[in-house]
Amino acid sequence: MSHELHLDNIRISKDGHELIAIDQMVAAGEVLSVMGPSGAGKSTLLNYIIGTLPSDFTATGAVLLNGADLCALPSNQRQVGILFQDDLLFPHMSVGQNLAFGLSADVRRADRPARIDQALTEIGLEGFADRDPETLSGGQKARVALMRMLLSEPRVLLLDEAFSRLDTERRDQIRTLVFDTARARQLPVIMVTHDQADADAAGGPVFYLTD
Ligand SMILES: Nc1ncnc2c1ncn2[C@@H]1O[C@H](COP(=O)(O)OP(=O)(O)OP(=O)(O)O)[C@@H](O)[C@H]1O
Repeated sequence: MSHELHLDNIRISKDGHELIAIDQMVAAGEVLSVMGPSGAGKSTLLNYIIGTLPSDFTATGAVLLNGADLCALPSNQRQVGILFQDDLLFPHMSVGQNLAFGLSADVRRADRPARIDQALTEIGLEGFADRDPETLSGGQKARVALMRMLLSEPRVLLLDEAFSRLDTERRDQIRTLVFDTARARQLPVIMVTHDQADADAAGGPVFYLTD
C-alpha cells in the first residue's frame, strides 16, 4: 500500500517564539530533507510527529497520513519507524533476537524463524542470526537496525541524522538501501540531516529551518 504524508500547516512554538512553520506534502517513496542549524527545531519536528513533544511546546496543525490525522492515534499505534544516528542494537541479544524484537506481535511464533531468515537475506546477512551484535561491522549493524525497524511495518519513515556516524563508503551504501526500500515500500520519508550530500542523494524536496 502506498502512503502519502501531509505536514498540514504545522506550527510549533516555545515561550511565545515560533520555532517551526511548515506545510509540506511528502509523496509515497519520496524523501523530504529537513535541514537547519543546531537548535533550529529539527528534532522537535520529529518529536511532534511521533508524539513525544515536551509539554512546554505548543503545536497546531496536523500530520495527515492518507488524509487521516496521525496525531489522533496514541504513539504506539502511529506506525512511524525511526532511525537515529546511535541506533544501538541490544547487546545482550543475538542479531536474530534483535530482529525478532521488531516483528509485530501478530506474527505467529512458528513463523518467526523463517521471517527472521528472510529478513537477514534481504540485508545480505544470511546465517548471521546467532551472531553477537558486537561482532558486526558498523555497516552491518546499520543494516540490522534498519531491518529491525522495517519489520515493525512502519507507514512512515523518520531518519534523525541516521547516517552521520558511518564512514563515506558505508554511508552511501546504507543511504541507497534506505531510499530504495522506502521507494519499494512506498513509504514517505522525513530525513533530518546536517549533510547536504544526504539531501542531494535523496533527490526530494528540502525544507530549511532557520534559527
Ligand atoms: N526537552 C526540551 N525541553 C525544552 N526545550 C527543548 C527541549 N528539547 C529541545 N528544546 C529546545 O527547542 C529548540 C529546538 O531544539 P531541537 O532539538 O529541535 O533542535 P535541532 O534543530 O534538532 O538541533 P540539533 O541540530 O542540535 O540536534 C532549542 O532551542 C532547544 O533548546
